[in-house]
Formats: sequence, C-alpha cells, structure tokens
Amino acid sequence: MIFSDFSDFVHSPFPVIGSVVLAASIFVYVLCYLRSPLHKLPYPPGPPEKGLISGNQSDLPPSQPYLTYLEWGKKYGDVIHYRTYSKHTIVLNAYDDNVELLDKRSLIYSDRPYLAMMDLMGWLDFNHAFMHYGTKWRSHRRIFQQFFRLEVASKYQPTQAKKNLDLLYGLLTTPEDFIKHYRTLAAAIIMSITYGHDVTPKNDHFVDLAENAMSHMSGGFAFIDSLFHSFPIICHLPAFLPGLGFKRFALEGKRSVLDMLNIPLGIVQSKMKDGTAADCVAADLLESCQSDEQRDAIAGVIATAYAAGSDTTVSSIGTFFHAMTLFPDIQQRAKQEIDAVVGCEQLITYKDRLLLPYVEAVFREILRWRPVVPLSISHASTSDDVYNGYYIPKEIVTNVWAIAHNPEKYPEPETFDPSRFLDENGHLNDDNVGYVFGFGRRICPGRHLASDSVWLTIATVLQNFDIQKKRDSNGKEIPISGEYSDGLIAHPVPFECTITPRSTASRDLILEAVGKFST
Ligand code: HEM
Repeated sequence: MIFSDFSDFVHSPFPVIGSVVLAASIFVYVLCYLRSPLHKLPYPPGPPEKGLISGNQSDLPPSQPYLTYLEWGKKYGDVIHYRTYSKHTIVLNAYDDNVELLDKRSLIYSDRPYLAMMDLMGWLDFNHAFMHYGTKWRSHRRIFQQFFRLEVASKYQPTQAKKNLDLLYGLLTTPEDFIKHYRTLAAAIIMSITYGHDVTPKNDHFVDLAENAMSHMSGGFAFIDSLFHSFPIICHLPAFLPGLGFKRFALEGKRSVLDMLNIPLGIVQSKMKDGTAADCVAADLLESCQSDEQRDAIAGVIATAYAAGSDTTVSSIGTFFHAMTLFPDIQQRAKQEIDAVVGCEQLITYKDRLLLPYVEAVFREILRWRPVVPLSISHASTSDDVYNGYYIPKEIVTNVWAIAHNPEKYPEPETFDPSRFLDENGHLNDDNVGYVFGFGRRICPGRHLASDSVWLTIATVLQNFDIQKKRDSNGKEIPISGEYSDGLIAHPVPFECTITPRSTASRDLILEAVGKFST
C-alpha cells in the first residue's frame, strides 16, 4: 500500500505507527520552530502555511506543481519558500537566481536531497543523478563524462544515424505505430552505445530489464519521502509490518534494479570472453576493470545512461510529433528551408545542421515549449546560505517550466513560435535554451548526445514526411487533447496523427538508405 497523504498514513491498518507518527509530528514541529532562531533571517516569501504540522502539504497540487509554483511566483516573487512537515523547499522560478545559486555557488549547491524510496530501491547506490555530492558521485560522473562529453559524443553520430534510419523505415511501413518507433529509437541508441546491443522492437531483454526496474520509480513518492525526512525511524521498521507496504514495494523494486545492473553487463562480459563483444562503452570499461568495486561502478554508470537518457529523448521527440501535428504552418516553413538548402536527393546528415537555422529553431522551441523535465532534478545545499537577505534551506527546485514560460523573455510563451530564436536576418540568436538541461555541476552530461539524437530525427522526419491531424470516417479532423503526463519527465499523452511520405522520392530515399545499411 502506498500512502498519498498524511491522513491515509495515520489511519492506516497500523494504528501504533499512526499514533507514533502523530506524536512525533508534534515533536518535530516544535523542534523545527525551536531551532529557527539558528537561522535568524527569514525564509523567502511563500504561501501561508495551512497546517500547523503539515505546513503547505495541502497547498501542493496532485499534478503539474510547476504551474502552481509559477502562480505562487506572481504573488510572492521569483524565489519561493514552502514547508511540508519538517522539510523546507525553495523554488527558483527565474533563470538569474538559478545562475546565482546553482552555477556561481556550485561549491555548496551541488548536492541532491535524500530520496528515501529511491534509496530503499537501491537507486542511490548506483545512479549518480540522485547520488549525494561527494567522492562516489565525482568518480561516476567522471567515467560518464569520459564517454559523453562534447568531443566524444560526435563519435556516436553514425550509430544515431543508423538507428534513426530504422525510425524512418518504421514511419514508412507502419506509421500508426509512430510512438512505438520513437521509443525504440531512443532505447536503441543508448543500448547500442553502452552495451553494443541491437534492440529488437518487441520484447527486448535488455530494454525489459531496464523498464521493469524503472517502472518501480514511477509512483509519486513525495509524501512518503517527506515522512521519511521527518521520521527517519520508519526506515528501520521491518517491511512485513502492516502499513509498511511501500517498504515491501521498494524491496521488490531493488531486485529488479540488481537484475538491470548485472544481467546485461554479464552478457557483455561473456561476449568479451568469446571475442564477440561489439565496440561499446561497457566493453571499453570492462577491459581495464580490476576489482568488484570498479565493476559495480561500471554497471551503475551504464545503467544510468539508459535511465536518464532514454525517456528524456522519447519525451522531446514526442513533443516534436505533437507540435508538428498541431502547427502545420511551422512544419511547412521548416520544410521550405530544407527544400531550399538541402533538397530531397540525399538524407540530411549532421553536416547540414549549421545550414538549417529554422530547423534548429524548431528544435529549441520544442525543448522550451514543453520542457522534458519541468522541475529539473532538485539540488540541495551542503551548508547554510543566505541569498538576498533570506535564509536558504537545503532543497532547491529549479522551475524549468517557469524559466521557459517567462513572458518577458518569451512573449506569449504558450505560442509555439520557433522564430523567437531568430534575429531579423534569420540568424540564430544566442539563446540555446541550455537551462532545460539544468545548472551548475549537476548539469545534464548527456545533453550533447541528446541534442544530436533529437535534432537528426526532427530534420529527417521533416525532410521526408508530412505529419497531419488524423481524420475520422467522416473526414473530420480528430482533435488532440494537448495534455501532458505528470512525473519527473513529461510526455504528451498518446495521440494519433497521420504520417505520410512527402513524395515517392522520399520513399525511395529511405528504402535505398535502408538497403545500403543492411548490405
Ligand atoms: C532532451 C533530453 C534531455 C534533457 C532535457 C535532460 C535534462 C536533464 C536535467 C534537467 C538534469 C538535471 C540537471 C541538474 O540537476 O541541474 C539532467 C541530469 C542528468 N542527465 Fe539528462 N537530459 C536529457 C538527456 C539525457 C541523456 C541522453 C543522458 C545520457 C546519455 C542524460 C544523462 C543525465 C545524467 C547522468 C544526469 C545526472 C547528472 C548529475 O546528477 O550529475 N540526459 N538531465
């Protein structure tokens, strides 16, 4: 059983825990306030607390909190504070404040808040995206950067082009499965680079292992995490006790995490022994691996690449199809640029990227309009700090959505308008929307790979396909809801569209390229 709020927990079938929690709540609340003179300065402004013990818990919306934070920002300013039980959170709605704290003071703002459920499931041991700032994080991040930094990422472009061609072929043959095709694309790129594994579109063993482990993470654990934060003793209670179903759920999740970490790497190791391993990150790292500790780090870094890199890529390509279905004029303008500059005789390659500013602007607008990770991943500070006269507690949330929808920077922010990234001469301006990848020392290390993957898909799909709203049997356009899923990564809710090749030339181009690659 997973609890969604405090009253669920207190009224759980385990009344002893309920009462202990209630008593401890009062204690924590009192302690909280007794300790507050320590921070003589006030917290930044924020919504008034409704609950004596729970603080602003009831103010938090069940979904899309970034929109609520944006509204709070209009009332209380760009730096907002709120409290849930004993946990204090700061939300940064403005770009400049993120730069001031997370970039310029990165020495103290590079930690992550403790995520109890993720820890119970084993994610904090191996996934450096959630790890505390320190020696282990540094060593994992260093290994990661070795394979994904700008100068190295371009080495994967041939793999990305090959997998992208599979997507184009899928769109040609079974366009109605476009969502499945782009999901396969994202998984195939990462699995090929990391394990040298060629993903099959259905029932792929490697993908299933990773998705199974990740499916345990998708629950909303914010409430349980804040309980753990206030009452760490819960961590030590045995999982079999009634009312602690979330602990049993977490332990089950941990088993799937271990499978995800060990099975694919074991397969690469055996292939290395019989000399059939493909050139890949795992083989490269295992070559010089000398201890179990190093093997664990390799397993962790590689699994992190899939966990952090697959669904994020899926989200942005999903937004591309979504936006192109909704905004045919923009699609048309991008095609005009492609036709004028590159034409349709050859598939677009990375060499064409600088020649296509409007397509680049479409890419940027996709990342801005519907940010993939609307609230980034929270940072935490390792020591007390003061900013603009306010005391800043541990957890810092970057509201990427608010930055991307700031009307002063982006007039009519809800309008999908790539030309906001072009000057009057049609040249790209210097806003590369880098903030969608985070800030400071925790900035996304996979951003170069992501940019290459997403851009190539955008450019080649625009070059060769028309994307339109689907029509019903009466020829009426089927509307698209425009809704997005909730959670760390936002996806357009599944929708239908019609995808057709732009011409026979486009069709032949793809078929010819597939033939070339398969020889
Ligand atoms: C459009 C695609 C992507 C977006 C929008 C995105 C965005 C982000 C964001 C916002 C963060 C948190 C940064 C912060 O804490 O300040 C992050 C972290 C991370 N991303 Fe990405 N990401 C994308 C693709 C990828 C890919 C393809 C990979 C792997 C190949 C990847 C690997 C990571 C890792 C490992 C972290 C954790 C970094 C750390 O904590 O040190 N991401 N990403």
